[in-house]
Amino acid sequence: MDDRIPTTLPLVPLYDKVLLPSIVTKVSLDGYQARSLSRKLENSNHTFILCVPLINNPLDGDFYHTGCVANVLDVDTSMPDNVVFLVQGVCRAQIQDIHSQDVEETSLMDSTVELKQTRDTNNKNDQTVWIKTIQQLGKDFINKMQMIGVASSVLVPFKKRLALLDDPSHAITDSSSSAKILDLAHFLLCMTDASFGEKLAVLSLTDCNAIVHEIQTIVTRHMQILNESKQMQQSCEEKLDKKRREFYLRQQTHVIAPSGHTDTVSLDNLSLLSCSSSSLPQKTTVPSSQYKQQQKQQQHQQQHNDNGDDDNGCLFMPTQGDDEDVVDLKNQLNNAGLPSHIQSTIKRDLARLSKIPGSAPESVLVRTYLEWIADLPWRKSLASARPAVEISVAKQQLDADHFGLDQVKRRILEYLSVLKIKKDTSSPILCFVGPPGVGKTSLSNSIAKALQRKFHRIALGGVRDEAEIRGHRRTYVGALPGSIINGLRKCGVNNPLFLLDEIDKLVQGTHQGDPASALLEVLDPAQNNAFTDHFLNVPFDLSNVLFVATANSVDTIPGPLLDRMEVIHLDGYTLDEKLDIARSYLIPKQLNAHGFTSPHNHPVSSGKNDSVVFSDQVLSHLIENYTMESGVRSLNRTVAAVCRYKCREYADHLESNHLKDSAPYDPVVRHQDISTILGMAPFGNETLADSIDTPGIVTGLAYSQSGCGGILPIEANQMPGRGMLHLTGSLGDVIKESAHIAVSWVKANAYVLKLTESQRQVLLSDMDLHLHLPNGAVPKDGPSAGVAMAVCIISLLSGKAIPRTTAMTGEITLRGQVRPVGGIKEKVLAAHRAGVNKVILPAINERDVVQDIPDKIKNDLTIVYCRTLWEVLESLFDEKLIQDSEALHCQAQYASRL
Ligand SMILES: Nc1ncnc2c1ncn2[C@@H]1O[C@H](COP(=O)(O)OP(=O)(O)OP(=O)(O)O)[C@@H](O)[C@H]1O
Repeated sequence: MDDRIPTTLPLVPLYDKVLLPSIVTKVSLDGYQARSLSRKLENSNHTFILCVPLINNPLDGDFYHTGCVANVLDVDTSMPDNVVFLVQGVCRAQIQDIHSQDVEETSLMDSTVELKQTRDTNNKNDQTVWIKTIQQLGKDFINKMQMIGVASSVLVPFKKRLALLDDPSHAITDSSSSAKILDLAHFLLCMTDASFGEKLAVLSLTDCNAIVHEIQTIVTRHMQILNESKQMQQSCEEKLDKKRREFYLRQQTHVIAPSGHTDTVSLDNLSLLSCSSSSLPQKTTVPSSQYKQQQKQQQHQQQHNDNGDDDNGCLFMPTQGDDEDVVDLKNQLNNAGLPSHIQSTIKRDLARLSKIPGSAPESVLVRTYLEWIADLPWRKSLASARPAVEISVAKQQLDADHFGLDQVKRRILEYLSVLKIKKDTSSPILCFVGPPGVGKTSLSNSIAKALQRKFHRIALGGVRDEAEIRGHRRTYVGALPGSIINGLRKCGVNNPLFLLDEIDKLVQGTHQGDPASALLEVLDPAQNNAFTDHFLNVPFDLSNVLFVATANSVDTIPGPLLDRMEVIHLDGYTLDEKLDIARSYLIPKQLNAHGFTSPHNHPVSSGKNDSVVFSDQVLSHLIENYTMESGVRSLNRTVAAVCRYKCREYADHLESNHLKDSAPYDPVVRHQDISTILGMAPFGNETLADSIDTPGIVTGLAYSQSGCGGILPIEANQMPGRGMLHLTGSLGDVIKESAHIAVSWVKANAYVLKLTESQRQVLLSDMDLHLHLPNGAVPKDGPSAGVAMAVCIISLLSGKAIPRTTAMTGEITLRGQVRPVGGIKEKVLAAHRAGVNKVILPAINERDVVQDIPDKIKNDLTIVYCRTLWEVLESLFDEKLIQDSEALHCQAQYASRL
């Protein structure tokens, strides 16, 4: 017995465990108690305490009558709220009295103790029996452990201690021999899953013989349980494949030796193997020599936990009833890096899954849900994604992929600069607006490349159901997540670039919810860090995703969405721009795609002919006669068609190479061959210049919803009737209203326009008027045909033809004002393509022409800007229809009447 141990010791309650002599364990105390204990130890000249198990309500302080005197080996103050004392049991002690010297209620009590000597025997035979008993017990235990697959390295510390009993140099001969045998017996007891009560029973014994006998009984009983558990496990394992077993054992050994090192063994943890995986160890008892190392690992583990990681990296432990798929699923979920706030939801679903029979339909639903959760990149980012945008790299990428578009590129770089300075993606979303084929998608792709992010396109055209964006609730049959979560799963990282393509084509106002409102949450930086898909029903952080949208027109983009985006307009290309794009980008790409080399690499003169050569004349012919578009998509397809034809020619040439008289391959595409290659030109044969000018036919200008400009012929005719107006050509409400305004204005000014002989005469009183806009199958709407319709009616009624090469656009008011319209660049370019030589535009649109139309086009056209319909008519008719004074007089008259 250690005579340094005083009879009054600080009393430390053990809430859920029993300390036995020679065992090392950690005792965790809260701030007040820890301070109290430290004070007591500082004031005394020893490091002994009394560890007493609490047997009832801790608040009542109902202590067991026997405790274990322990020596404090180390103190860990690294955790803010708890201080951990590393203690080693020394001997049993009986509590005589409990008292407190401190006035503070929360401080630890003191206890007067009587140390209890274990009753030894000097009988060598008894000692030999104990040694044999413990040795046999220990060997059986080790065998069992190995049988259930515990790595033998884990058992090394115990084996070493056991071996000491055999070692003659350590032969147990002295008086402390019984104590040493007891130490080993205690150690063995702690390795099993002995219960609190069983350990308490051992603590209360003082007779060596009784202690060894009690421990033998407990350990034997536990090994029997282990045996039965093993048999059960074996029968289960027959159903499990190799992978499943490996995982199970791996997780077990993982819990036993978190570090994987053989020396650091968690003795209480070993008890997990006794069968019940649910009885997870709470506290750790270790041999003192390994304490420091384990402490470091625990700190490391603590850091992981603080970062949201789970205990031992394994949140979802497989259980014996789990089938192969569920084990795989749990494995995936463990590796998915789930944020802490959704772990409880997932645990609940896993628990549900374990209760539902595998054949039940609901089981499939829960599994599908958990598979989605496991597949999502909760924490995974593309490592190579640039943390800070490099503007120079982005510029190089944009220049390498696109010709021209200087304004657009400048605005993109400005946007990226904001990202760089702000260092987050919460700035407004970019939205590229322009006609088809002008490079909106490919610009977005270039941005993704420059930022080294994964690129994913979400097509929003025709999306009418909110669920397509936000998923269906799990209660629906066949429910799945929406396109945002789907895209993230496909990308596998949480920081891709999402292209929301054709955001203007969202269908609104259906009974299936509003997809635009679902997108609002996605695009709003203030909300999208907790985007909740209906299917997942747990928030997902989208704040790392960079969103870019595209649209053909801003008119149909819902207002609140438009508000959250920074719109960048891309206009249609001119002929020269198309030529440049074709030469520098489209042709090299198509040559490469068809296996040809670029003529620049092998000039024709070099004798290497495996290429295709397009002259500028041929390219212009292709652009003007085979494509009629604002962008270059059809041109790209046309170039591809020519390359295919040449490819066939080249292949034929290679096959017939051995024939002397075979014609050599000609890489040059000749103008006269184009019709053979592509067939007759669909456009360009009939230009407006060839059309016959007829009264009642006028050339208007249109801007389609897809962002394309075009020519819009307008025809008018009159027939006997009762002054009715007939409108045909798939016209929308707005364009119909424009027609009515045009008719009203003409009727109101019929006398001044010399269409009636007196002011009182009613125009068209016995005639019907019919306005038709050809291409009847194509829906048309908008106010911009107002000017053209008014002019068309005047042309019909006055019998004066307007040249077809004169095109016009503009909205009119009832009093003949000409209002500005959109899509001027596309309209003017389309007019130029169609052979128009004079364009009449609203005066306010002059700034669009100045800004957007290239000088070359402006020089080819006569552009007239008008404020009123009178100015339009003046610019159209050589002979003045009205006298200025007359018109003013007439207007004043009407004004006074009003
Ligand atoms: N300025 C340009 N320089 C080089 N290539 C271009 C340019 N503009 C367009 N292209 C090419 O034209 C093709 C069509 O472009 P893209 O698909 O990006 O058009 P878009 O504007 O997204 O059309 P849509 O509205 O129909 O989606 C692509 O191959 C693209 O590389």
